[in-house]
Amino acid sequence: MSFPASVRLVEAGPRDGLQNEPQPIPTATKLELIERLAGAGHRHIEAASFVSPKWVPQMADHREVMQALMQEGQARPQVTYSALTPNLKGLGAALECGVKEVAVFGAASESFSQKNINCSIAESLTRFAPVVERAQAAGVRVRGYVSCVLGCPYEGEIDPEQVASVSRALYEMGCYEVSLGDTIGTGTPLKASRLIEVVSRDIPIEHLAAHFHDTYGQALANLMAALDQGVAVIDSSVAGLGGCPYAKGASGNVATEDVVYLLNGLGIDCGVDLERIAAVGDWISRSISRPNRSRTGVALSSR
Ligand SMILES: CC(C)(COP(=O)([O-])OP(=O)([O-])OC[C@H]1O[C@@H](n2cnc3c(N)ncnc32)[C@H](O)[C@@H]1OP(=O)([O-])[O-])[C@@H](O)C(=O)NCCC(=O)NCCSC(=O)C[C@@](C)(O)CC(=O)[O-]
Repeated sequence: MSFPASVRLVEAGPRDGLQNEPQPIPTATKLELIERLAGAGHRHIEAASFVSPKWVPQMADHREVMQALMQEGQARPQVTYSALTPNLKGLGAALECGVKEVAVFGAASESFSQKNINCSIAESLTRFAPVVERAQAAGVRVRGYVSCVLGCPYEGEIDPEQVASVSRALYEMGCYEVSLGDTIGTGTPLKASRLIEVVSRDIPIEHLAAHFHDTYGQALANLMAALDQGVAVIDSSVAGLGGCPYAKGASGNVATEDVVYLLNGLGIDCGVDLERIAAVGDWISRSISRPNRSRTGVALSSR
């Protein structure tokens, strides 16, 4: 196997991780989490989501979070704080807060697209185009997500060619990076490897990211396959926080602590300190009274 020399981690805990938590989490707790993540070495933190509060109530304080960070951002200029923006309304609000990076999110499954953003795949791409255009005109970078790349909660198997087609559309639209989401964590390494092989025919590998949920305990194995294909950007959530509101039973992203432990073992630099990120995972799990789903985090904090 061959691996990249370094990996960029995108910490999705404050957004993907918290969006599905049933009890309201105070804005101050979210901000403290983000600050601690930056303190552990993260340089890219997905901090909020400018979606409808009726659809995802936990992200309703997106303005407060981003406004506070943009002030704070002056103190941490090296950190990118990004936010999801599904449409022009979301982008407008994000721009008012001074956000420097946003993300649009589509799916490789028609059913998931309908459940998640209330439109077809084709409609979503039509909706994203002016979002990307307006963001770029404002000097804001846009990331693209594709959900259900290794399986859909409503349709089951998804053809890699379909993932490639949506990914290509986002990339050609102007997304600087396309993050491949195994939303329900059903992928296995050979499938992950094949998927990346197909998608990277159209998109240079350095513009692809792996966003794997750990529902079936396969995320680290799938990441090994992705690393071996040359993927050098990994999305993860501290303490394995998360789950998708529109994918019942799906657990969180692969835990950041577990990824950092893996990368350290492979001699791959990622800039995040293992002991510090484990402490953040322990702290947020206690703060929101939920089990820590990082095996590495639990092992380190119980020593
Ligand atoms: C996309 C919409 C907004 C369409 O929702 P819609 O109902 O079709 O939109 P609409 O344009 O008809 O508007 C309906 C209402 O929503 C409001 N609205 C409309 N847009 C916004 C906005 N941006 N911010 C705030 N409010 C908004 C709008 O103002 C209106 O309010 P009303 O007049 O009824 O009071 C909706 O479906 C939505 O918010 N969905 C959220 C889905 C979501 O956040 N899912 C989780 C994130 S994706 C994910 O987790 C997967 C990922 C990325 O991690 C990768 C992976 O793991 O697979």
